[in-house]
Amino acid sequence: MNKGIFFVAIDLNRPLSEQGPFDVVLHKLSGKDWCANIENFRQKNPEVTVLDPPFAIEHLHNRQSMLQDVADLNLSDCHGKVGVPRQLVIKKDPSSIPYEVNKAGLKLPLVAKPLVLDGSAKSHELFLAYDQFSLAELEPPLVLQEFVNHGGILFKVYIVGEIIKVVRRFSLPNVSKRELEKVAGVFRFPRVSSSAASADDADLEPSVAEHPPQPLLENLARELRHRLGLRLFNIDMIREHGTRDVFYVIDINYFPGYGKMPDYEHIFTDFLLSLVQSKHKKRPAV
Ligand SMILES: Nc1ncnc2c1ncn2[C@@H]1O[C@H](COP(=O)(O)OP(=O)(O)OP(=O)(O)O)[C@@H](O)[C@H]1O
Ligand SMILES: [Mg+2]
Repeated sequence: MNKGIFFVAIDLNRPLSEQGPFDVVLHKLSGKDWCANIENFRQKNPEVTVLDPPFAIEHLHNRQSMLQDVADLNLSDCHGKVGVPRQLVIKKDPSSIPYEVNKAGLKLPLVAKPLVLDGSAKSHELFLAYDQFSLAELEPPLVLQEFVNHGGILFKVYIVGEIIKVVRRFSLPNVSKRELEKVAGVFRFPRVSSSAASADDADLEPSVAEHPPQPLLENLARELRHRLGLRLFNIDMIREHGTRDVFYVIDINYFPGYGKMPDYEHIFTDFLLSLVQSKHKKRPAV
């Protein structure tokens, strides 16, 4: 590889259509051993910059470890609170679910998500459960997460190095107490966030539409960049309905579909240029 060409450690488990222009370089490195392949490549080509280490990307392929760093943060300052919904991991034995849910005191409804994200459509099959007994029909390993009413709007927070961009997307509507009393069962729901049109221009209630406060996002992004050891990712965040400043992170994705991030061409160019500059600065003068 020529000097000065960067390669970006992209997430090879996501469809190429959702990735950026760099996949050309890494497309050959696929399959189960992608982590080892990149490590190998890095050792043989020490001049190549690996933006994000494969082991840090792997951390996001498990829905439990993915949110652990946010849970540990306990971010609550004057700009609002950020946490993760209460959740429970079920590794095996689905018949134990009703008991485990009661024991953990989780409130219904619950979102059931496959624990491991392996790039398959199945690992994105999500269910909404109105009672804990129906959950015994599902196949562990699973994460059971409290559903947080959020007015049907989700904030996608894109991170590219130091840059943060937020867009609104439509999400699942609130579940009312009445609905919860009347309905039982477990229902599969479609992949709302990836298919949903942007909600940036929709006519929304201001209390739902208002973006999370910038200082809060800056704090969160700085901490996560540091703790996850990643520079290219996105955070899916919701605001608890009826509050102004209580937020939950429900998902973190590596190298998301940046095509939907406004101004991505400039942001990426600036990001790559800043890497070139910092690499040159670090070189000893001759
Ligand atoms: N705890 C929750 N409370 C409320 N809504 C939720 C919760 N978890 C997930 N959702 C809804 O389900 C959608 C998908 O959830 P999540 O992002 O965790 O799964 P995913 O498999 O990564 O899906 P995608 O690839 O579409 O992002 C969210 O965008 C949101 O609309
Ligand atoms: Mg998601």
